Amino acid sequence: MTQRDTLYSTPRPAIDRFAFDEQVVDVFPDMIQRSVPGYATIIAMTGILAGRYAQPHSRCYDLGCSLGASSLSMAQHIDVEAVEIIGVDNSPAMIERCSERAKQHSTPLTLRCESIQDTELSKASVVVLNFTLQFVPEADRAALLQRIGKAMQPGGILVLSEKIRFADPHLQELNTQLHHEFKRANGYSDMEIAQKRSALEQVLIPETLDSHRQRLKGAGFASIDVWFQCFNFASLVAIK
Ligand SMILES: Nc1ncnc2c1ncn2[C@@H]1O[C@H](C[S@+](CC[C@H]([NH3+])C(=O)[O-])CC(=O)[O-])[C@@H](O)[C@H]1O
Ligand SMILES: O=C(O)C(=O)Cc1ccccc1
Repeated sequence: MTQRDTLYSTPRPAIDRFAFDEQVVDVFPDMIQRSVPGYATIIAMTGILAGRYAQPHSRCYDLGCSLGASSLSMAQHIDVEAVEIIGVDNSPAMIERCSERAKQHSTPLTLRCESIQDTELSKASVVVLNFTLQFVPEADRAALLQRIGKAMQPGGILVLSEKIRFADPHLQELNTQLHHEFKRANGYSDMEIAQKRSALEQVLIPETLDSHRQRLKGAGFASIDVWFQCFNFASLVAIK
């Protein structure tokens, strides 16, 4: 059963840094659906892309898998032989709940409770980073992307979905406001939006689409496209 997200609905004297703990796990599907424009589309299309690009006898990685939404979507669409789907997350609460969900769906997933910065990567035909790179320290992002690029087989793809920022201050302000209006339309109050925003301030660090493109090029990806964008949320595909 998924519960409604009311975590930030009452005033708090002080706002702790946002963490993926037990409390968040209980409301996560509702929270992400009501907070990220296009989330359901991105998850569904991740499955479709994986179905097209997964190679026989290869691995598909879901880095920062949370409750396994992208892994389950990939599993639904992949029909080549001997593909291992590997979900990685460093939140024990997320991995535990993800494992229960995989069992409910009778979907074989390999789950690892560890940092995506250390996890072993090899023989990859599909790598998914859906709203996870934004939580990795900025200084460590290039090294992770390099490792992903090296682990990827020719013709493999990376799906990278992120909250983004805009170099143009006017567009930054406009898209931030539009995102807040999206959250209001989904039932969050101004106080909930403000308290969550301050919890995320030092934790979720968005970058511009140009920074993402440059880093992907540097990591050896030949073709790069923004296939989805709504306000300050975007998803890219990068093909090796
Ligand atoms: N260094 C790290 N190593 C491993 N996991 C990490 C790390 N940093 C953060 N995480 C994990 O990355 C996930 C990010 S949520 C992904 C949603 C999912 N992809 C979805 O499409 O449903 C996105 C969001 O909440 O905005 C959390 O589960 C963290 O524990
Ligand atoms: O809620 C927000 O404002 C976001 O930027 C997205 C989000 C969704 C779920 C957990 C953390 C951040």
